[in-house]
Order: sequence, then C-alpha cells, then structure tokens
Amino acid sequence: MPARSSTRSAGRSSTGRSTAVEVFKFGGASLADAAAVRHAIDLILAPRPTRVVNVVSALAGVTDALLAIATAAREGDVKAVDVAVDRLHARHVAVGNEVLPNIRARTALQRELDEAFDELRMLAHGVASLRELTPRTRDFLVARGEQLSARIVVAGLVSRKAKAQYVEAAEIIQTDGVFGNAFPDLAATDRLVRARLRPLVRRKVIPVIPGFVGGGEGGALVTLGRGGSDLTATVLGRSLKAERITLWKDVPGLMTTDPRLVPTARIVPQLNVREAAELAYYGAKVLHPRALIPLTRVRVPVFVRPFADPEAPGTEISVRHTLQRYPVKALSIVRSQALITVTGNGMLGVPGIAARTFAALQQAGISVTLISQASSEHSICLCVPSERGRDAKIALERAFALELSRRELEGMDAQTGMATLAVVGLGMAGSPGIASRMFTSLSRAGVNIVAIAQGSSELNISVVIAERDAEAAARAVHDEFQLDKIGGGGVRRDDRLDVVLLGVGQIGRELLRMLPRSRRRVRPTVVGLIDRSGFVFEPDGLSPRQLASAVALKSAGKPLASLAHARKASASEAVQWIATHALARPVLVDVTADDTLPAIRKALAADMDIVLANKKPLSAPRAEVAALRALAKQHGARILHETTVGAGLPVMDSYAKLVETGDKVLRVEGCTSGTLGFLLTEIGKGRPFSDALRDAMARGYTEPDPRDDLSGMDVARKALILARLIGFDGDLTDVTVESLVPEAYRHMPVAKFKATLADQDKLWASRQAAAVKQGRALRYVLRATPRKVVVGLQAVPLSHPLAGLRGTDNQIVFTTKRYKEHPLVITGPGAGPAVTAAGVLNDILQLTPA
Ligand SMILES: NC(=O)C1=CN([C@@H]2O[C@H](COP(=O)(O)OP(=O)(O)OC[C@H]3O[C@@H](n4cnc5c(N)ncnc54)[C@H](OP(=O)(O)O)[C@@H]3O)[C@@H](O)[C@H]2O)C=CC1
Ligand SMILES: N[C@@H](CC=O)C(=O)O
Repeated sequence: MPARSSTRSAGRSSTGRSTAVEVFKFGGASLADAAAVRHAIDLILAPRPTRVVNVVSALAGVTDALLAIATAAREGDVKAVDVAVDRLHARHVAVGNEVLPNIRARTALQRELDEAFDELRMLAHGVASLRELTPRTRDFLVARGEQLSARIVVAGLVSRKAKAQYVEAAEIIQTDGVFGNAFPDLAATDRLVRARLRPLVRRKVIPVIPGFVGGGEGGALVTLGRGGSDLTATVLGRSLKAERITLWKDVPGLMTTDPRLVPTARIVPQLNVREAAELAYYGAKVLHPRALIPLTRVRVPVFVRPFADPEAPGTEISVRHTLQRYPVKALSIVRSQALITVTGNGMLGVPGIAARTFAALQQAGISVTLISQASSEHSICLCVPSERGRDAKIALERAFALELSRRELEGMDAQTGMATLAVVGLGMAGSPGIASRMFTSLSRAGVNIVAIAQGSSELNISVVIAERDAEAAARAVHDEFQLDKIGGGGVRRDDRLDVVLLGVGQIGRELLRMLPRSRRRVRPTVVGLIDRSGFVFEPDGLSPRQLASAVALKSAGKPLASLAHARKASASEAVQWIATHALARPVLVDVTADDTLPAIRKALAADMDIVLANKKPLSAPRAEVAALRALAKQHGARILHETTVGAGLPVMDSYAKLVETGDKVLRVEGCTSGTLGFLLTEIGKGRPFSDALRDAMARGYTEPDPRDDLSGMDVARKALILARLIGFDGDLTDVTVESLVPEAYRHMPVAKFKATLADQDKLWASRQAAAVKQGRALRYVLRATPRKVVVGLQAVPLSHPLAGLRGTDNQIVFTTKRYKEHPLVITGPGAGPAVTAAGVLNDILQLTPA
C-alpha cells in the first residue's frame, strides 16, 4: 500500500522526536512454515517511517494440537500426550532450523524449545496423573503455541542483525482474568504498555509479543478467546496510539460476500468499524467483533491485508464513512440455521413471554442469531444453529408447558434447512428504498422470504430464507447493490464520471481549470491527481479548494506528495490503490510524457476508460500496444487519444468518421509539430533559434524536453500512431526520422541543453538562408502509408499548401479512396495548453452520458 506522507505521533522519544508506531499481527494460517516465518520477518524489516510492534499467533494448527494434548492428558492418555508433544517439538525445531542461517543461533533456539517442551510434557503428565484439567492449566498449556512462534520470530529477526526482543504478553496485557475468554482491562493495559513496551520502541527495539494471551489474577496466564490474537493487536494499537494496525491474514481483505457463493465478490476497500462489526457477527469470519472493541473510541485504523501479497491494500476498517454511493457494502449468508417460531393467541399483551423465551434458550446454552416479532404479538421467530434446533424446541416446550396445555400457545415450530442473509451498510440509515430493492431482487430470483429483521440502527437488514436458495439470493442481492463494482471499476450511474488525472503539468493544470466550465449535464469529478512524487485521492471528489491548492503547488514546481493527505507512490501503485475504491465510470487521463504503460494496464484491469495526450503508450512496440488494446476490450474500456496528434484538432475523430462510413485511408501527410511550425515561422521572420525556442517553451508548445520536438521523435510518434491506424505494421524504430539536434547536444542533461541553445543559432540561420535562396520555405513534414513512414525537414515551394502554415498550425492531409483527387485537409493550431486541454476535455466528455 502506498504510504501516507503525513504521520500521527504515537509518543515522544527522549530526544523529543515523535515515534510513529504501527502494529503488525501475523495470523496462524499465515505462519504455516519456515518460508512463511521468513516472509513475516521480511515484512517486519522492510524500510518504513514507522516502528513496528509485532503480535504473532501460533504456527498454523498448533493451537488445535495443544488442545488435543490437553484433552488427551485429561483422559490420562500419556502415550498420546508424548506422541503429540514430540511431533510439535520436532515441527518447531525444524522451522527454527530452516529460518536460522547459522549453527549457533539454531543451537540457542533449540535450547529454548527443548526447555519449553520439557515443561509442557511435565505439565501434561501432571494433568494425566490427576485426570483433572482446570481452566487455568488449559490456558497455560494452550498459550504455549503463541509463545513459541514469538520466540522463533525473535530469533529470526536477531539472526538478520535486528534489535528484536520477546515480550511476555502477560506483562503488558492485563485482563479480567476469565480463563479461556479473558478480556483486557484497557486502562491497566495502557499503563503497562506505557511503562514496559513504549520504552523499547523508543530505543528502536523490535518487540514481538505472543498474541491471544494476557495476564490474569496473580500473574496467571489467560487466553483471550475467539479472535484473541487480533484482540491483542488492537489493544496494543490502542495503548500505543498507533498510526495503524495491520492484520496480516490468509485472505485478501474483507469481501462483499463469500466468493464461493458469488464469484464476482470484491474486496471492500474501506469499512466503518460499525459495519465491520456487523459483518463479523453475520458470518464474515475473518475478524471477530471483539477485536474491534478497544477501538470504539480511538481513531486507529485497522487494515486487513493479505500476507501472501503485501502490495495489495486489503480492507481498511476505520471511523471513516467512505463509499457513500454504496448504501449496502457487503452481505453475509449464514447457513445451517433453524427457524424457531413460538405462536399463539395468548401472547398478546402478556408481559414476559419474550424474556422467558430467551431465558429458556440461555439456560440450554443456545445462542440466538436473529429475532423477529410482529406488532400483532402473535408470534416470535428466532434463528439458532441447525444442530441446536431440536434442543431449542424442547427447552421452549418445557418453559411454556403450562401455556401449551391451556392452548394459550399453539406450539413451537423448528424449521431446519434455513439460512439468514444480511445486508450491511451505514448508508442504509435514512435512505428509503433499500429494503424494497433487496426484497424485489429476491422476488425476481424466485426466493421466498420466511422472516425479516431490521434493527433501528438501520445498519443491517436480515432475512431468513431456505438454505437451498442461499446462492441465488446472494447473487441477486449482490447484483442489485452493484457490489461487484465496489473494489474498483465503474458503477454505471448517470450522475457521475470520475477522473483520475495522471500528470499535473501544463496540460493537466489547464484541464483542471477548464473542467468546471464544461457544459454537459454530467460534469466530470476529479477524484485523484498523480505526479512523479505520489498522489492525492478523495473518493467523493477533490474539492475546488483542494484542486486550487494542488494547481498552485504544481505551478510552483513542488511535488504533490508535499500536500497534506498525499501518499507517496509510483503512478502504477497510485492507480492500483485508487482502483480499489468504488468509482463511477472512472477514467484515467494520462497527460504525462512518460512510459506509463504499467499504470494504464492497472487502470484497464480495473475497468477504467483511458484518455491519452501522452503519445508514448500508443507508440510503444506493437505487441505491447496490441496487448493493451486487448486488455481494454476484455474490460469493456475505451482508449481515446484525440490529442496525441494535432492537439485539439479533430484528427482521430475525422479518421473514425471516414472509416465508419466505409472509406479507406491510403496515405496521411502533413505537419504535426506545433513547436517546429512556430520555430520555423519565427526563424523565417529573422528571429534567432534560441530566442524562438525559449518562447515556444514558455507558451507550452514544446515537450517537457524540447529535444523530443527538435529530434523529430514527437512527430515520429504521431506519424506511427497515424500509420498504425492505416495498417502499418512496424515500430518506432521502423520510422525514418531526421533529427535537427546536432549529435553533441543529443545526450547532455536537459538543463545544460537549454542553457546552450544560442550555440545553434548559426546552424538554424544557415538552414533558413539556404531555403530562402531556393525560394522555398522550411517545414517538418510527415508521410505515412501502410508500408513506410518518413518524417523530416523539407524545403517546400512557397506555393505549396504547407508553406502557408503559420505559428503552431498543423496540417493533416488524408488521402482516401473517396478523397483521392482532392484529399481531406484539417488545419489549425496544433500545440499549446489551451487547445490541447480542450481536446482532452472533449475526449472525457465523450465518455459521459449525454
Ligand atoms: N503541449 C502541447 O501542446 C501538447 C502536449 N501533449 C502531450 O501532453 C503531455 C503533457 O505535456 P505537458 O503538460 O506539457 O508536460 P509537463 O512536463 O508540463 O507535465 C507532465 C506531468 O506529468 C507528470 N509525470 C511525468 N512522468 C510521470 C510519471 N512517471 N508518473 C507520474 N507523473 C508523471 C509530471 O510530474 P512532476 O510534476 O512530478 O514532474 C508532470 O506533472 C505530453 O505527453 C505531451 O506530449 C499533447 C498534445 C499537445
Ligand atoms: N510538442 C508538441 C505538442 C503537441 O503534441 C508539438 O509541438 O506539436
């Protein structure tokens, strides 16, 4: 993920400098083997502006193995205990040996592991002798998994010369002491973290802490229950006032729904903490809602990111509410539910029926996943896991035996084979029509709704349906709310077109000034600006003030990354990041003069349309251009590039109109360099070359390096773009180009070239004098046929149409089957920010709905 250039302080070091911290948590499924541990170490040691505090889970499968050891011990099965302990011991030693490069480090780690497993074996034997496993002993045994993986990670870090230290979780995370399901005492933990962890961070030590473990009464080890290691990370993130918490997981992020049910499910780029909690409750198992409790009042964002692909941004969970065009951000399906219905006329107005219902279920240890009661009070419906359906029915029949015997209640019905489908999103509150869209889509898919529940927070609407309908229901609702677009890509909406501007130079800035004046019903919204230093992005559109300050900054020659809220990134990283957000009809506008193919490919892959003023992407080797066009086709995206030839002149447009009506272009000729046109006109008037070129640069006619114009390469690119349209099968290297830059000036730094322009005045004056002597005018001319492309300087007779061009005028002559005797001629100014930005804007507007 591109780094934000602004950082929040998480404490003060002894030198008074701020120490920004982030917390990493590595899940067990990620820490599967030695390669995974090494990968985690690489991530920890990657250069970054923050200091990293690390929380680790046990190696994959180790917690279950430890629980099995505890159970075998309680049953007195010493042999099973020994086999399992030996197996675990050997696995940890093997991982340690693979992670550590030298014998000394391996021996030291092995000693620690031997001691830990000896103690584990002794303890398990003790349990086996007594055949008693107390919750305290169970926690002590199970905590070993995280402790051991933390030791291995520390040893690995130290072997890479890092200053790393193991920190016992019980010493910094104080809990309520409930064995098996402890919850941190947040205030006490804050104090301990301040006293013990923060000093390490200030001293640049890398702490590694076993997750899932805390301290109970009298220093007893306790475990934190489900989602325990994530909880450790969020508690520490809170106490350290971290910049962010990153949970490295074996999933790409939180998804819009289960991709096994809906193949078009997407990663949700950002969720509000409340939405994430709802999703977690309703079956998105990636993050347990308990882990979010410490963050209720603090603004530390959590990122769920894929361990296997650290460049991918994953999902941000924070207090922000972005993606507001998505009232529903995700949906969850919980299968294997039983719908219990308590019905009867005797329930009306009788207090306590609901209380007794839930009390009976609580006593039977049954968790209720959904509740619904109509205002008629004739029935209460609730869902429980299918395997507890029968128990729930029996518990309720027992609790209401009297009412049943008097027929005040008709009976208890337990319908198994059900599923609940919940849609979740903060934007549902106060927006009418969401429930109607959900129900209509279900009805269209032929799915019967058996029960409905919605809380007054309007954050979640849940329906109970038959389990066999789950897949069809999920697809229908996912489609209805366009959730397949949320992770990037365009939502087909009539009222927006989002522009990501790549390049904020002369043309980019002129375009930003012009955009607000466009006269279409749908005015393009600029959501992102990218330059060489990084980017700024607002999914709902950069405000006029933000845009004005970016324009002012760039006019002063400063980098975008120096703006508050900017992120440092390359162009393709920026596009990738931006594309993970929900954009409407997004278009990437490339007004750089660089090789931007990687960024354009990223944009196309995210269904963005492309507008180019930059000629380089389409004058790249033909295989690359063909691949680009194929990618665009695959994603239903368009590549518009009117200004790559003739700036704002309708060159591409005219070509398209010719061929659309069945004509065939045989040849293209003309002058397509505004800079060379201006230069030759001015020199013709007797002005020195150096003076005329400086003027052309100041007016914004030239390429960023004016040698691109003088060398003929800019014209060659334009010629190649035109030639490929009419069937030329070559590359830029196949174009015959005459350079007007003397050899000695071709490779020097651009600043030096600009400083030595006067050296060439004589050369240009003599070129001009020779032409005048012949009664001719100098023009830089292109000629493109399907077989050959040539660009170069020509002395044309004064009677020739090209001799009449003035200033930046371009002339493009299409000889076609229809326009053979009298070719089609397009003439007009072909360079400068105003005409070029207008051409780019025209392309953008073509993509907006009429
Ligand atoms: N001038 C004209 O009349 C016409 C120009 N064009 C084309 O328009 C394009 C832009 O020209 P112009 O505005 O004059 O150029 P500028 O040099 O003024 O601006 C270029 C912009 O692109 C950014 N940029 C360059 N490379 C990268 C990169 N790799 N990643 C991210 N950003 C990058 C620069 O960033 P930074 O500010 O950080 O350097 C700068 O903001 C050129 O391709 C040109 O050929 C087309 C038709 C006519
Ligand atoms: N530098 C170019 C600008 C348009 O492509 C030119 O001078 O023509």
